[in-house]
Amino acid sequence: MAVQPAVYGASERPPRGDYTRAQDDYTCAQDWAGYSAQDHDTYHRLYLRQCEQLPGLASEAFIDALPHLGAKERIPRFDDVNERLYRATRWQLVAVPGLIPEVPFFTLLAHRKFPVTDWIRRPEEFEYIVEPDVFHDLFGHVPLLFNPVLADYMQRYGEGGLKAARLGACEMLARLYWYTIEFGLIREPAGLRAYGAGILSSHGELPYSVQSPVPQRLPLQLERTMRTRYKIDSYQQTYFVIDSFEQLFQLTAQDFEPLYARLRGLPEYAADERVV
Ligand SMILES: C[C@H](O)[C@H](O)[C@H]1CNc2nc(N)[nH]c(=O)c2N1
Ligand SMILES: N[C@@H](Cc1ccccc1)C(=O)O
Ligand SMILES: [Fe+2]
Repeated sequence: MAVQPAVYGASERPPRGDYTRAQDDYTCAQDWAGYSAQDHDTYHRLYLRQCEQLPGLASEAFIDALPHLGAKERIPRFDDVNERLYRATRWQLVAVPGLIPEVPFFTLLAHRKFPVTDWIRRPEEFEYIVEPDVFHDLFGHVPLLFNPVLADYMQRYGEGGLKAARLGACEMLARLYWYTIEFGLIREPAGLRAYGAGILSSHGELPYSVQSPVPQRLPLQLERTMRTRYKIDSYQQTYFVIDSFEQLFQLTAQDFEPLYARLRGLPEYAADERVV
């Protein structure tokens, strides 16, 4: 198969990972001693390869915060990252065995706890992994948790998720997450850049999302985003662009309940449907 982006999402397969290790809130201890030399080497090689292509493609806030992850030669201890992260934005990383159900996921975010999958892909999955692993979760998501505005947005998203779960609107809200936190682009003074974790942890999708003439890039618009389906197993055909993290925060501050009610009656857009 061709090089694929780091992807995650609902899948028919049972998630990988040992869920017997998890507590009721789905968190577990990071099994740091359980990583092999090969696991650390996989992380190191992914990290170096991705670092090389960040200038000109990754958002400034991401590049600035990346060193906070610590050593690149090995998978960091989450507690070590937490010393810096908690001081910066009062967020904490917690280990999870893999994808977790929506309500526990939202609950952790609402408490400023970010679930990080603790296992790493096998060497033969270097290019392609169908669910989040520790490289995607740490490298892709954690640097921007050091940004105060994005950090607050993530907590609001968690709270909004719990509300969406009560209203049966998780699918609409999950699309917002997908097209911002996972696959978002930002217009910076120097040009278009990526801030979405699924892009930033993907060797192929990072240059594709920013530079390829193929996908369409639309200004972020809540209704359009929530009505647009997404594909988890190919590069995106539609990206949504923000002007700043403040804009994203303000745009999503409104009560979504009336929005969900209105959108329920409207048709969806296919992932590759073009605006004409
Ligand atoms: C709700 C959200 O959009 C998505 O479906 C959730 C579900 N569970 C998850 N669980 C983990 N560990 N990581 C994730 O990113 C998600 N995403
Ligand atoms: N404003 C949203 C909550 C939310 C905030 C930020 C991001 C996503 C969702 C609501 O009322 O449901
Ligand atoms: Fe992710």
